[in-house]
Amino acid sequence: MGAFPWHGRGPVVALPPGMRCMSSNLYKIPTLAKNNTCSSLRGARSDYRQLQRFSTSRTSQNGALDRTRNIGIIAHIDAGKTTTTERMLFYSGFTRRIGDVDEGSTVTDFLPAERARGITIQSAAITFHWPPGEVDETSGPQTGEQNEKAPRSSYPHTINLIDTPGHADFTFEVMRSLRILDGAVCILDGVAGVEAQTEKVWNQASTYRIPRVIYVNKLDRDGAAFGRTVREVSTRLGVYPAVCQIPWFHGGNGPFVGVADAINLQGLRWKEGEDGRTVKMSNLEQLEAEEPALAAELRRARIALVELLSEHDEDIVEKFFECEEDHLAVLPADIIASLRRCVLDQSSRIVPLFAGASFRNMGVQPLLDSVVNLLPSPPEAPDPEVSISGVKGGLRDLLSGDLIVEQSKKASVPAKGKQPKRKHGALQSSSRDAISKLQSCALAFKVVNDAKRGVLVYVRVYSGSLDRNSLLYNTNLQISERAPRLLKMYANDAVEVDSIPAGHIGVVVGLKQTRTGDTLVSYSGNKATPPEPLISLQLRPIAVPPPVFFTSVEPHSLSEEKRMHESLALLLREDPSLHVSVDEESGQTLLSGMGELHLEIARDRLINDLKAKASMGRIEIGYRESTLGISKPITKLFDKEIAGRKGKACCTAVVEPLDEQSTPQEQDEATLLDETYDGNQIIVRAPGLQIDRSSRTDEETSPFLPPGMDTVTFRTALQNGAMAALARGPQFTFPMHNTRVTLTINPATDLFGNETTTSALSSAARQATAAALQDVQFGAGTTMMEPVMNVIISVDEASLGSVVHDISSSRGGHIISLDEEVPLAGTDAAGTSESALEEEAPPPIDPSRVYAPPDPFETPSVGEEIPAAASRPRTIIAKVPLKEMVGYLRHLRSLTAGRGTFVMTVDRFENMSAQRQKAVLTELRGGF
Ligand SMILES: Nc1nc2c(ncn2[C@@H]2O[C@H](COP(=O)(O)OP(=O)(O)OP(=O)(O)O)[C@@H](O)[C@H]2O)c(=O)[nH]1
Repeated sequence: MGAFPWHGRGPVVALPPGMRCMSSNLYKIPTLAKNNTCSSLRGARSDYRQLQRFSTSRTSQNGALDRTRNIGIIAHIDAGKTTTTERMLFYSGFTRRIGDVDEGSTVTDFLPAERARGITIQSAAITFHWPPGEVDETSGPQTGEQNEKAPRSSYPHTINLIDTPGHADFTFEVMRSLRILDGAVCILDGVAGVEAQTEKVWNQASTYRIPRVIYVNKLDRDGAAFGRTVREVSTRLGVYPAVCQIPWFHGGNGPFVGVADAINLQGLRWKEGEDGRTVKMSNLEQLEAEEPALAAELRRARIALVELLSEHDEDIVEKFFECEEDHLAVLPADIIASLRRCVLDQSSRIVPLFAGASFRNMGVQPLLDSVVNLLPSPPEAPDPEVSISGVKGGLRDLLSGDLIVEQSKKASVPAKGKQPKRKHGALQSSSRDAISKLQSCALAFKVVNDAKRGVLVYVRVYSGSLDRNSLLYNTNLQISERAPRLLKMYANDAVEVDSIPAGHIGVVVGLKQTRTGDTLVSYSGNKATPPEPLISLQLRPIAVPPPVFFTSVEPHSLSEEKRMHESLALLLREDPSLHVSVDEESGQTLLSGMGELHLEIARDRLINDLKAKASMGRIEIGYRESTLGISKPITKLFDKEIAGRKGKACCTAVVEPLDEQSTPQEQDEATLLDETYDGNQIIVRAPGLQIDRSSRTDEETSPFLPPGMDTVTFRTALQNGAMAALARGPQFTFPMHNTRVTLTINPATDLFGNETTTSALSSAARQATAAALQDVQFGAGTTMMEPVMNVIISVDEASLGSVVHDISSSRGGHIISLDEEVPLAGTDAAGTSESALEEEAPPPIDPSRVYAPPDPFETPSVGEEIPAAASRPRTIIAKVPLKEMVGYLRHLRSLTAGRGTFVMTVDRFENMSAQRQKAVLTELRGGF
C-alpha cells in the first residue's frame, strides 16, 4: 500500500487486498529531469516520445486503444472546467506548475482572447497520461481481460482531453467537440447546482449517447449544497445519480477538507493550501474515530450505491448475495465493474457522481481515476453515426456490411416516374466492394491557424489508420488533399508522428481546404475519387444553425482587401457557424454569426491574431425579408459577352411564400432540383430536357445542353443564380427567408447550345428571380422577419413572478412552460441524429427516491434554515424576439439577485407586425 505522507507521518492506512489500492504513484507527479530548464510544456514533451510509436503492430494498437480515453469536459460557464483541467495536467505530470485562470496562465486556454477574458473559447485538444507513466501493453491486464482485483486506474492510460467552451454563443463549437468524444465529465458548480447551460449541453451529449460521470465542484464555497445538487441531477438532467463520493466538511459543518469514498469505503483528505499531491487516506474504522457522523453517512451512501446498482445490474445482485446481503462487504472492484456496465449501457440512466473543489486542489485525482475506470475506450463507445448516400446508420454497421444492405434497398426503389437504376444485388456487391477499399475514415473536428505551424486540422480517426503522405478525399468538399505531416498535440506543443490510428485524435498539417466538420477518407486503388457510395460517406453530420447577428467588415485600403478575404476564408474554415456574404449593391462584406460574443471573438481573431487590416461595424441583428404573395412568372433573357465570351440563356422564375400552409410541389421527371437551403426552397424544372445517362460513369447529359455540360452543372448554375438574388430582399434589402423560387427552363427556346455557359445560366436565373421579387413587392408586398429565440431561464421561486412578468409584458415574449418535467431534447441537435430524437423522453425520476447526503446548512444545528420554497429552482421556457434579449443577462441578474441564468437558441424567423417593423426600422435608421 502506498504511503501518503501527511506532516511527515507514515502511512495512515493499509487497505485489505482486493480493495481498491491507490498506489503511491497515483497521486504523485513524476519528477522531471532536474536540469530541464525549458518551459514546463517542453519539459513534459520528452516524457511523451513513446507516442511516436503510433503505427506499430495491430495487437499493440488494440492494446493502446484499450488504454485510451477520448473525453471532454462539459459544464456551465464558470463551473470550473479550466481550473479542473489545469489540475489534471499537473497531477499527471504534464505541467510542473498549476496554471490559474484568474491570472491567465492556463495551458488549455491558449488563445490571447481567451486568456484576456478568462473564458474558454476554442476547445483545445490535449493529451496526457493517467496514472502517470508509459502506456504500455505489457503493464496491466491484456486487452479485454480485466483483472478483477486491480482497477484500470492502477496502470497508465492515454487521455485525450477536449476542453469544450461553456458560453451559449459557442453552442456549435460545443456540438462539434461533443461528437468526437467517447465519454465526458460534466462539472457542476456545487453552489449554483444544475444550471440552464448544463442542461443544454447535457441534452446535446445525450443526443450523441455519450457516457458521462458528474463532478460536483466548488464545494469549498459558502452556500455549497452537494445534496441539493444531487437531487437536481435527478430532476433536471433526468438521470439516477450514483453518489460515489460525499463531501467531507471538517467536524460536519466546518470547511471542506476532502471526500468520503463510497466505493472504497475510505476518507480522502487534502491539506488546505497545498498543491493537493499529498492525500491522507483513512479507512472506515479510522474515519469512525475521527469523524463519526461522516462515517455513518458513508455507510448510508454505500448502501444506497449498491441498492441503486442492484436495480439495474444483475451481476451486482449476485455479488451482493455472495456477500450475504451485506452492502459494505461488496468488493470495490465489483462496484466499479457494475458502475462501468451501467455507464456504458446507458439504458440504466445511472451516472456516477464525484465531489471536489478543484481550486483548492481537492478531488481531482479520484476524478481522473473515474475517467479511466468508468468511461469507455474508443471500441466500447457508442457506434458513431454516419450518413452514406442519404442513409443514416452506425459506422460499425457500415463496415460490417449491414448498413449497405439497407442503402442498396433504398437506392433500388425507383423515384416516382423514374426507371430503377440498377438491380439490388449488383448494387449491394459493388457497395461491399467499395467499403472494403476504405483504408481510413476520419472527422476533421477543428481547424486552427497556428502562428508557427500554419493551419492545423484536428482529426479524430474512426477506422483504419491515417498515414503520413496519404491522399485524403474530403467527402464534403469533394476534393482530394495530401496529408504531408501528422502531429500529436499537447495544448500548444506538438510531436511529429507517422500515423494516427483509429480511436485516436491527432493533427494534419498542410491541408489547404479542409474545414471543421469535414469527413476525410483514404482508400485503396489509384482512382481520383473513391468508389460509390464511399464518395458520399459523412461522419456525424451536424446542421449549422442560422446566423442571427451580422456586422460589416471593411478593409483599411483597397490593397488590404485580398488579405482580408483570405483571413475571412481561414476564419470560416475554423468556424463554419460564421458566414460571409458580399452585398452586391453596396459591395460591402458582411460577416454573420450566432451571437454578439461570437462576432466579437471573430473580430479579435481577424484583427489581432490573423492581423487583417480591417475594421468592423456595429454588431446588428440579422433580420430577414419574406414575400406575402405569389409573383407572376417572369422571364429574363441574358445575352451578353462576359470576359470576351458570348453568353446566352433564358429562364422563367416564380416566387411565392414557403410556410407550413404551402402545398408541397409535386416532383416529376421534369424536376431537376428541389432543395431547401437557409429557409428558402429552390426548384429547377426543365420539361422535355431528354436526359441521357451514361451507364459507365452515371453522368447525366442532354442533347440540349452545350457539349461537356452535365445536368448537375446545369442545375447548380441556376441554383446559384437564384440564391444570389435571394440574398437581398426587394424592399428592406435583408436576405429573403421562407421563400420558394421555381425556375423553369424550356430546352427548345431557352438554351442556345455553346453560348449557354454556366455564368449565362446563373445570370439569367438571378435576373429572373430578382425581377419576380420586384413583382411581388409591387403586388402582395414583402414583410420583415425577425429571429425569435427559444429561451430557457433558470431562476429561484422567489424571483419567478418578476421574471415571467418581464418576459411576457416588457419583452413581448410567450411563456411556453414553467418547470418542464422531462428534460428537453437538445434543440441544436435537430436533424443530427434522428434515431436519438425519435426516442420517447424517459419518465421523470422521483427525487425522493434518490440518495443524497444532507447539506450542512440543512441540519438543525447550523444557523437558520434557508426557506426551501423560496430557493426552489424553477425553469421558464419562453419564445422571445432576439431583439428583446440583447443585454438580457444583466437585467436578469438584477431581477434575481444575481442568481438567474439563461440559454437561448434560434427557434425560427417570424413575420413582424407592421407596428413592430416600423419601430425597428426607425431605430435602425437612427442607428446608422
Ligand atoms: N472557490 C472555488 N472557486 C473555483 C473552483 N473552481 C473554479 N473556481 C473559480 O471559478 C472561476 C471559473 O473557473 P474556470 O475554471 O475558468 O471555469 P470554466 O468552466 O473553465 O469557465 P469557461 O472557460 O469560461 O467556460 C474562476 O475564478 C476559478 O478560480 C473551486 O473549486 N472553488
